[in-house]
Amino acid sequence: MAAARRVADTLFKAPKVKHYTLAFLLRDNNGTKEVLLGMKKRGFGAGKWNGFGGKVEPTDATVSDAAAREMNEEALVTVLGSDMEEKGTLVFTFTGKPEVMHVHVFQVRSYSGVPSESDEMKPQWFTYDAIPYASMWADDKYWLPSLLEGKNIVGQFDFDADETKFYDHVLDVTDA
Ligand SMILES: Nc1[nH]c(=O)nc2c1ncn2[C@H]1C[C@H](O)[C@@H](COP(=O)(O)OP(=O)(O)OP(=O)(O)O)O1
Repeated sequence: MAAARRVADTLFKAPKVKHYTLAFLLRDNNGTKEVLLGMKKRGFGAGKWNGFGGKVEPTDATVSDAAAREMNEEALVTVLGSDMEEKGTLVFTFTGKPEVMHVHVFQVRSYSGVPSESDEMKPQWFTYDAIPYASMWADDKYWLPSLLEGKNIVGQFDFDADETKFYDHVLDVTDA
């Protein structure tokens, strides 16, 4: 559990930690497993495919509720916080930025409605063999395959100031 210790130390030492959610909606489409990703239209990570999420707000009762709220806002589906399954933690640091991102990662299978384009995200279902890693954050190909296999993850990725590549990382993958 080397990554978990490193993550704990990073969070302990960081002058400022901001909490975010990142959630993946999963479905079985006539026997084919698919994951919903969204093309981020604005803000941090614009132009990349990603899971759905954002900052945890003081008005969110729980981090799971925050994850559900963000998915509802960004993919225009109805998801309950109680259906969010916690899958792990990712910590991102950026050279020259004292603030550390603490990302709470979830998966969810239970939802109602049809995913639709919002101001922030354009959603699309992807089969597991067609995930667009080249158009995602550089770290995603390191941990998303394990997540889609049902594993839990804990990791830290230390990015350069320009946010395009990381110079160091640790990752623990464990059976759920
Ligand atoms: N390196 C990375 N790899 C990744 O897969 N997701 C990342 C990432 N760095 C950040 N994210 C995710 C976490 C979170 O879901 C999102 C960033 O949140 P946003 O900038 O969308 O939050 P905001 O608070 O601006 O959004 P709202 O709360 O919707 O206004 O990007």
